[in-house]
Amino acid sequence: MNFSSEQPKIIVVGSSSIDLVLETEKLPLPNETVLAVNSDSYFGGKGANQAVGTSRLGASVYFIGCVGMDPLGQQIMRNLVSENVNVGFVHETDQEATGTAYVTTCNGNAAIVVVPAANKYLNKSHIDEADKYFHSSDLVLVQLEVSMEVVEYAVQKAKRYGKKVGLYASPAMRVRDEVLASVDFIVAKSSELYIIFGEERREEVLTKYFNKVFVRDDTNSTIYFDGTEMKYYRNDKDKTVYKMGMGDAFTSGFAIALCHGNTIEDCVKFGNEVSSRVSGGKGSQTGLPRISDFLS
Ligand SMILES: OC[C@H]1O[C@H](O)[C@H](O)[C@@H]1O
Repeated sequence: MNFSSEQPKIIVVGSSSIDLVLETEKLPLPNETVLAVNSDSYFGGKGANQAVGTSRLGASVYFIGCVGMDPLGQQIMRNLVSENVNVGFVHETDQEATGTAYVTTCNGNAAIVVVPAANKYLNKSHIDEADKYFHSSDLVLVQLEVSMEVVEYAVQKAKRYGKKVGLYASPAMRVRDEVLASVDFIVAKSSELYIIFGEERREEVLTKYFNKVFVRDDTNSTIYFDGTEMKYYRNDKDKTVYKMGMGDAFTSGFAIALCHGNTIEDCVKFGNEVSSRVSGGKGSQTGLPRISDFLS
């Protein structure tokens, strides 16, 4: 993994939320009541997680998102500022409260329910306001917790300016083929390929989108097709099991490595390295590493 002397310029378009994380000894089944052994709140939302992830890894980051006019929205703003993320394009709406997510975790597994709320109010004009920053950015990151219309509009704008685009296709939903074709890399979960691509067979998806679709599973491993063979990457020493926020962390690491001109293989390795540090039960952003952790 090489770090060039240029600071990557990244725009993240997406959600922000406050995550209420409940730790339990078993995940509740339908109609079942269980007791939490711990509960706490953390900063989250896939967009904000990736903004913080890439900022900690040394990028200059603009986050385009929407929060409510409430104390949670203010907390999110302050957190982003403290993480050196530019919040000039974080909008406030009086239509809805700030987004929240309700997370039940047990032995590394997590069940997440997201309440988009204010995140739904991000619109195309918000993307247009940041036009000149799209023009000067290196890479744009999107996920699927804001409206698909906004995601598609941001992708179109970035591609019009010849920028790289990364899509973390979560929460899983069908993405139009034109969008899949125009982004540069897509991070997806193995179990969700059918929903996103309309194709169930992992090999079909990976072969069609070689060097472009990176399939993640719950053991922090990544699979992709390099045009010749299937590549499976997992650090042998890494005993990581699923932790909340891993996908955002992988996407952040991959994006940073790509901006620094690394090979796809090195982008995958760096993404895995970054995602293995996420703390999960302590929130999606807590364990995200800093660039200083990698420069010795
Ligand atoms: O990807 C992890 C995130 O998903 C949900 O959006 C939660 O906010 C959590 O932080």
